[in-house]
Amino acid sequence: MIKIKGLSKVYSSEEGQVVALKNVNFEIKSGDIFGIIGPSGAGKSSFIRCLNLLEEPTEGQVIVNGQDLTKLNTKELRQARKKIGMIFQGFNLLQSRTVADNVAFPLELAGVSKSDIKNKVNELLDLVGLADKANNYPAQLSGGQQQRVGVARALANEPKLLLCDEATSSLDPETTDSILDLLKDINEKLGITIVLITHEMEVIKQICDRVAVLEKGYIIEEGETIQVFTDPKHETTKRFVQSVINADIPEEFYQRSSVLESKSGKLIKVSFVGEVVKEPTFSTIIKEFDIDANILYGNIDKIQETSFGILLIELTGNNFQIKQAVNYLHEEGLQVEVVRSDESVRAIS
Ligand SMILES: Nc1ncnc2c1ncn2[C@@H]1O[C@H](COP(=O)(O)OP(=O)(O)OP(=O)(O)O)[C@@H](O)[C@H]1O
Repeated sequence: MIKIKGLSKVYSSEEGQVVALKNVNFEIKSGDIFGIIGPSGAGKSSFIRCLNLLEEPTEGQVIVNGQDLTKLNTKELRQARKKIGMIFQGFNLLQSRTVADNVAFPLELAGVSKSDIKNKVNELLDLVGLADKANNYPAQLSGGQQQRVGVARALANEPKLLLCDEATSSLDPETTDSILDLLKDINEKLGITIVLITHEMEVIKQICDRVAVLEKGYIIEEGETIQVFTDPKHETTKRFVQSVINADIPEEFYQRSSVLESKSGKLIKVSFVGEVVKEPTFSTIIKEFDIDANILYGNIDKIQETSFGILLIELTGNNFQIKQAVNYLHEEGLQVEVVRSDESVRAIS
């Protein structure tokens, strides 16, 4: 649905040139919720504003539904933008207009008849749960309610794509959750593709199907959210992931193992994604291979519907049988790593 090809953005200011985006390339599939995360100054705002040409790319193409937006004239671009909604961190509502009139605004600009506007506004306010606030003014609403008005207004022209510019950054965690639920709902019910930028990994964790990590204008990592969370490659990505999940085993748990010193037995790190750990897995290896399994540490988390986790397990008994048990765990789809004593020393030191 969206193809970004060789996108660069360079700002010219009095102090010289600032390169905000450098040769960014990727695709966003129709119906996805796609998140772009990055530290401050990474180029996130520049990127999302280039997607609807609020900011003109210095180089490259932005192809939305087969149409290269950079090649359109003013009139064509205005038409194309109708199918791209946007919501903002500061909500950007018209303070002198009521909630209903804010939502009606893009429809008035599009020349829709008064009766059609009324019906559409009612339908949208219902969708965002604000039917009872139609005649209130933005200043009379909470931040979360104002963002709901922003969402309703963004959906007025029935866009295929919704851009979210740090849409939850000024909201408290509970309100953030409710706005994220609303976005997920809209994505599922209306099939709208959502592209969001954020500096909070929790937002990505809660609703994004895919994520791209932006740093200093470059995409340094991109993939399915579950894959990036469970196997982050880049240091910056690892830091973001660690801010919301405990992907590593705390050092003190290695110290609890007695097998590393005695060499009778093995210490294993088991990681998994999805429902591969069925309850009998570990009782099976104990029974089948006549060994003991002692769980020293376990952490299981969820990204949307997919669970993933990590366990530190001490296996004791006959060494040949332990090897067989490790093979069995591999065959069951678990990732098993045998911890060597020097690794554990490294982890501890
Ligand atoms: N209009 C502008 N003129 C000059 N430089 C700009 C302009 N807009 C952004 N920049 C610069 O471009 C770089 C990327 O900025 P951008 O706002 O896109 O990053 P960001 O990831 O959204 O940051 P933040 O999370 O702090 O909003 C920064 O170095 C910024 O100072």
